[in-house]
Amino acid sequence: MLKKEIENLVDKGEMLPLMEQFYTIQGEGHHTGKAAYFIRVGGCDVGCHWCDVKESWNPDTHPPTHIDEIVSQAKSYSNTIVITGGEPLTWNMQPITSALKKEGLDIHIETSGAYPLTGIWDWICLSPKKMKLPQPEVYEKADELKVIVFNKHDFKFAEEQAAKISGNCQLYLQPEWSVREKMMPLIVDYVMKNPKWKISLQTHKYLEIP
Ligand SMILES: C[S@@+](CC[C@H](N)C(=O)[O-])C[C@H]1O[C@@H](n2cnc3c(N)ncnc32)[C@H](O)[C@@H]1O
Ligand SMILES: Nc1nc2[nH]cc(C(=O)O)c2c(=O)[nH]1
Ligand code: SF4
Ligand SMILES: [Mg+2]
Repeated sequence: MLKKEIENLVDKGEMLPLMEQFYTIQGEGHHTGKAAYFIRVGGCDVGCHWCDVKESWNPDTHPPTHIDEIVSQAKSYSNTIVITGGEPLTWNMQPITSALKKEGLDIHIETSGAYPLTGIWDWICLSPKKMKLPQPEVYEKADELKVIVFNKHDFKFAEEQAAKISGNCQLYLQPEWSVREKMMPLIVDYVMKNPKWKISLQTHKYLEIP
């Protein structure tokens, strides 16, 4: 296929720069413990210094892959699909989510919300970042707000973000992995004093699974 044709299909969301896809257990947030098929789409310019998948950032290092190919793999593994990245909302998510919906699958997204919300979602996990705050419609539609706690200032940021979401959104504080031992006691204390929050741990890292 010509480079121009591929670029055109990527623009429309018919092809996506695919970093990896894998069947595992959702390790974080509300659906922790649930078997799910992960689709990791490359491309992110948010720039979190502690990001645990920096290899995802440059979309040019991930092959443009037709969504039909991604969906046919996904449906053979699980009824629950998690689209993550990179930042999936960098791309038009309408085509891939409608194709997954046609197969009757439950579709979840892991997003910073930094770009406009495209696609059809059964579950939206919003993990806001200070450098590029979420778009208003992502705050409205989020089912879960998962704030990463790297230092003590992040509790204030978490409350500011919680003030922007809709009523029945679940609230999670998740320690940044490299400082988990230092931050966990503060998070435990915070959640006991502010029980609208729950703790989310990256359980897949403790389990040493993908
Ligand atoms: C790699 S991101 C990809 C999806 C999207 N770009 C986002 O940030 O939500 C997936 C999840 O991992 C979280 N995350 C990334 N690096 C982390 C780290 N070092 N410690 C804890 N959580 C991390 C993100 O905040 C997000 O909730
Ligand atoms: N097991 C597992 N659960 C996860 N939940 C969110 C992840 C992500 O990187 O988006 C992730 C991941 O990479 N692995
Ligand atoms: S927004 Fe997500 S993928 Fe992008 S740098 Fe931050 S954690 Fe990594
Ligand atoms: Mg991860």
